Amino acid sequence: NMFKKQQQDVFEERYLRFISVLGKGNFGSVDLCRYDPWGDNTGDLVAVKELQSNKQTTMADFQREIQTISSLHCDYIVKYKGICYSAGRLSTKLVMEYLPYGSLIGYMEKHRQNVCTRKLLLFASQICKGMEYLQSMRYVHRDLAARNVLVASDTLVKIADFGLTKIIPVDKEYYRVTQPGESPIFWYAPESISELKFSHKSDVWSFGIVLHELFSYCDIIRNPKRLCIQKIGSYVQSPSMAIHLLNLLKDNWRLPAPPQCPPKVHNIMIQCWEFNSEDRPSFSSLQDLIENSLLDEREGCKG
Ligand SMILES: CCCn1cc(-c2nc(Nc3ccc(C(=O)NC)cc3)nc3[nH]ccc23)cn1
Repeated sequence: NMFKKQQQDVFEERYLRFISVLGKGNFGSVDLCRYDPWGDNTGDLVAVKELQSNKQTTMADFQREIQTISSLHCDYIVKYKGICYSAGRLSTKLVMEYLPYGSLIGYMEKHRQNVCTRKLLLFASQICKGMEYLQSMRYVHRDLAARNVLVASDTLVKIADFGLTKIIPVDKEYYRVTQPGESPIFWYAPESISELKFSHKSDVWSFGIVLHELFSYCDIIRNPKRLCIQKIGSYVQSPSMAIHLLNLLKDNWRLPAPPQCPPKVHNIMIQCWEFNSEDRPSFSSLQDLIENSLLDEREGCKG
């Protein structure tokens, strides 16, 4: 019943023991904690997200994020464990499963040597499956990027941040935001830059950028933001940066293929980056394109 479900979800703050900071963002911070009611260190390690005082996201946004993540049940999306009402219920904390291998970016830096093309495609197909599931729930992520993908094991990655996720209204194909906020424009589809329109097809554009990040091994010198700024010119300041980027995309400039990237994989990125949203593949057809590229990769993986 409803009460029982809620009961499992509530973590008591007094048993939540802070260990370290796992990540920070414009939302607040994610901490590693041990939930240890017995006080003997036998409790579980959990990842706890809390709103920071400098918060750019409001409490309402955070509540919506909690609502979102608690409604998602997918192997390729980080699991919701519950909530913790903080002192005097001033702020709620979101408790999630702890993914020991950390961010995809950190993982690539550390394990680049034994991550072969097949493994990159395995990670890509898992992110694609997570996005396919999200779409089936009528959610638009709006912030799909390697920085928001975490590594659960050497063979499993999960989508890990739903701070900007919105539900598409039933009578519409897209979600229009009011204020741009901290926009990661280098991951944005053209219609998101120019009209703040977000849809499953704008998530597909971002997926193409994530594919580029994967096949660049999340290398900071090949980071989408850096490559775009190199092209535009670092003297350009932020508001007109968006206009410059939009014009580049209109002139059919796209991120260059990463070094040693298989042509078939670069071709998938190019399809994700079709200017007109309806010309982009769906996540289900992306799944087939990725599987098809996997078949071409005979070379065995060490890992
Ligand atoms: C995505 C942006 C917000 N964010 C979420 C998390 C997060 N991290 C981790 N594990 C993690 C992280 C870092 C490291 C590390 O070694 N770092 C040097 C090791 C393990 N598990 C998580 N479960 C749910 C969220 C979450 C971190 N930042």
